[in-house]
Amino acid sequence: MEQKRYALGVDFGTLSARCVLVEMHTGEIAASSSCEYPHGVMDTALPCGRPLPADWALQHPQDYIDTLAAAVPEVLRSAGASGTQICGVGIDFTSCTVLPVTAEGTPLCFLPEYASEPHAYVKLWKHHAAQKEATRLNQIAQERGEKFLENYGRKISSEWVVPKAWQILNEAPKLYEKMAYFVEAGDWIVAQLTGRLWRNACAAGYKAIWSKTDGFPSRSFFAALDPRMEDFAETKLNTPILPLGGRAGGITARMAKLTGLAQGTPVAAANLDAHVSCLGAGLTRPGQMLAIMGTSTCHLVNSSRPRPIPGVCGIVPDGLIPGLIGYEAGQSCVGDHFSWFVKNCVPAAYERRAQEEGTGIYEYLTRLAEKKVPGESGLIALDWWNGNRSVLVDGDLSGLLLGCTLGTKPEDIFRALMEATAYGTRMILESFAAAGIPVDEFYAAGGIAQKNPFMMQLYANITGREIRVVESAQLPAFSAALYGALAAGRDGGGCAGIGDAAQLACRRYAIYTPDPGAAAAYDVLYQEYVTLHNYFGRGANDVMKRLKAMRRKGACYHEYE
Ligand SMILES: Nc1ncnc2c1ncn2[C@@H]1O[C@H](COP(=O)(O)OP(=O)(O)O)[C@@H](O)[C@H]1O
Ligand SMILES: O=C(CO)[C@@H](O)[C@@H](O)COP(=O)(O)O
Repeated sequence: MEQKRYALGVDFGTLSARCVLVEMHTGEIAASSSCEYPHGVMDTALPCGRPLPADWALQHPQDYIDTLAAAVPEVLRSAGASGTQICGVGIDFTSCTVLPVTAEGTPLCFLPEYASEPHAYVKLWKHHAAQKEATRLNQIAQERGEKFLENYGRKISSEWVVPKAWQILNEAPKLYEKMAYFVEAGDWIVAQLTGRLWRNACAAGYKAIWSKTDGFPSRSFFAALDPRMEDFAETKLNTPILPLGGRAGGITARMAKLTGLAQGTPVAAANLDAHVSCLGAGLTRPGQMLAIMGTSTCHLVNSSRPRPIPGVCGIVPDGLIPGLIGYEAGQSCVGDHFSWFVKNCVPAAYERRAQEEGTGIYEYLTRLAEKKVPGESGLIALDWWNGNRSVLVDGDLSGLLLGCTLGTKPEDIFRALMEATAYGTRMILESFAAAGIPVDEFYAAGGIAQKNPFMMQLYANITGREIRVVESAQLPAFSAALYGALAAGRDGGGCAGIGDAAQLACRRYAIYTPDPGAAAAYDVLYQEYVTLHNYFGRGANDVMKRLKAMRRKGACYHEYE
């Protein structure tokens, strides 16, 4: 049999897909490619022009196929590799990114009769228009004393499966009936690659209220939401569960033709774009937290003990690494703050000066921001431009920027937003400490950790911890490739098990240690953040929710005259 030299990994992020070929003997990335989604994030209108309400975030599933068809042949070409040299394929995807499909797995938005129906498209993980359903679900679950709440920090997020499905039922009941399955986009991509539709145990555990011991919630729970949902789990979620590292099947002839991979190449169960990275970073022990910092941030840590933590996103046995209990917390908006700021608030003069200096606008703003000392801008922000995922689990909260004067500069605001995301991470770390889940080491990866050393230094100064940035340019895609090698197995030229695959992990780090002076100043500023966090986030003043309600109604002043 020809030497299987590589494993292929594809990381489907929020804005683009990244593909890597990993050399099996060295664990090095032999080649990489990326491809942006042609429709990006659809948050204002459908391709047909139909406008979308506030807090919607959709994607087009055809984009995922198109990026595969572009990125995989490109990575084979640049490595001079043939498809027959690939031992296995692994993919990871953002989550909970879900779509309604027919029994054959066809997305409903592909059907002409649904092309202009927003609910027929992919609901991206950051879709926050199901908050009403999430709030009602949590009330019902708490009234019923549902045990599963303990595994989700006592509140199910509007970003997860059940609120999103309930919103479809409430707003498009005919489409809900037409929907055979409600699937994770990662599982849908694996079904396109192999012809088989599974539900990966990781996403089921963290996003669909499934547990290995108890399965999905009861029929009576779903009926309490809406009598029409009584059989929701038995019908719309009824695809077989595939554990982490499991083999989903082999590349079909159609996909071999589209991608250049060899027909029959083993494909691993889909994984989540943050969770997948624990293996690739070699973080297989309790107490090692990994923050995947991109559009959002996911904070992941393993423990040998189950402990309830308010505001945690999910507590799932075997969720991150088999044999351990995987905890997930997160911030639904990190890089998105900076993307929003650059798109809406930066003067053209700054763009021009960045171009003249031959640097990117993020790098230009960062360089101006890092000249200041902690507190010099007089600003503080709450990092809730897209709601709060942990520790408040409330998509109806919104951002706050305090302290602006006529002297406030764009770089002051940019820095305040970076600091606010670090305060949010410190809040999460403190919630784990208070719950007795130790976090002994803190690692970071993802686009921001790779691109912004100053921000990583801020995180060290604000959390008071050493930050180890994993030096893998594409950690999620790299890790997904290791799962592809696991699906192949030793006899297939891949890896025999998790321990074997972890031998290939990336253990090179850029280390950031706290500056004592800055850390002392940030201890004071962080207390101001906590005061604002608790005042606006815990019910003392629900002005943020009132304002969002007005925005949703499209209210304007004259209606209140
Ligand atoms: N130099 C930078 N500093 C801070 N944020 C950045 C920088 N460059 C890009 N970003 C942000 O990183 C996010 C993209 O993160 P990345 O991990 O590449 O993608 P994804 O979130 O799709 O996985 C965007 O929200 C963008 O605003
Ligand atoms: O929520 C999860 C995983 O649980 C992420 O997929 C989601 O936050 C999106 O991640 P990115 O910021 O796009 O990397």
